[in-house]
Amino acid sequence: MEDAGKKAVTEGVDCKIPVTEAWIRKHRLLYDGATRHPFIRSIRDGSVDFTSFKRWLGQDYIFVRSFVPFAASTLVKSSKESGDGLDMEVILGGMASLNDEINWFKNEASKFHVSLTSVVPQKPNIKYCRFLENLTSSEVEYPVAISVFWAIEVVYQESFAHCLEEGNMIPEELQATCERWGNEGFGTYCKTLREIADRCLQKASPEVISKAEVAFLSVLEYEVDFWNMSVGEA
Ligand SMILES: Cc1ncc(CN)c(N)n1
Repeated sequence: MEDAGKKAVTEGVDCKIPVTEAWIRKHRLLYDGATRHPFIRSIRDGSVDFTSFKRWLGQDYIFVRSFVPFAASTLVKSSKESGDGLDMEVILGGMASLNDEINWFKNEASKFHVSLTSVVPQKPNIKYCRFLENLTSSEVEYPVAISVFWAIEVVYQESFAHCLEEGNMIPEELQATCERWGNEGFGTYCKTLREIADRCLQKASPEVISKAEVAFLSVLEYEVDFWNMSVGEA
C-alpha cells in the first residue's frame, strides 16, 4: 500500500499529487540549496557582506534583462496553447512586474553606488542566460517553459520570504530587497504560476514531463551557482 503511494508521488501522475510537488519532494536537497543558500541566510541574520550584495545586484540586473525575452517567448506559447487565455494574462502581469524589477534594480544600484553599465557578466550568469535563450525556441514545449518560469520566480520568492520570517535581523538597507520578492502578492503570483504549470504538466506526455523535470533541476543548479557567484565562490 505504502509502495503504491510512493510510486504515484515519484511519477507525479496521480492527480492527487501535483507534478511540481512530486519534483520538490524528490529533489528536496537541491531545492533547499537554492532557496536557503548561505547568502540568503546571511541577509536574514544580518551578517551579509555588502560587497557580495552589490555583486549580486549588478549580476542580477543583467540576468533580469535576459529573463524578459524568455518571458516573452513563454507568453507567445501561452497565447497559442492555453484555451481560455487566462495563462496569458498571468504571464503578461509577470512581464509588467519584470519591468518594475528592472527599474527597481536601477534605483538600488544608484543607492549602493553600483554602476550597472560597467558590470561584466560572470560565467555562472552567462551560462544561466544562455540556458534561458535556448528555451526561447518555438520547439520548446509550453509545459517546459512554464515550469521553468515558475521555478525561477519561486526560488526568489521562497528565499526572500524566508529572510522576512519572524526573528530576522535584516539590515535596514536590505529590507526593501526582501520585500520585493518576499511579499504576499509575489507569493500569490508564484502560486498561480505553479497551478498553471501543474495543469499543463498533468496533460503533457511522459516525455515532455521528463524534459520539464530536467529543466527544473537545471534552474535549481543555476540558482545555486548564481548565489555562489554572489558570495565570490564561483
Ligand atoms: C537569478 C534570478 N532568479 C530569479 C529572479 C526573480 N525574477 C531573479 N531576479 N534573478
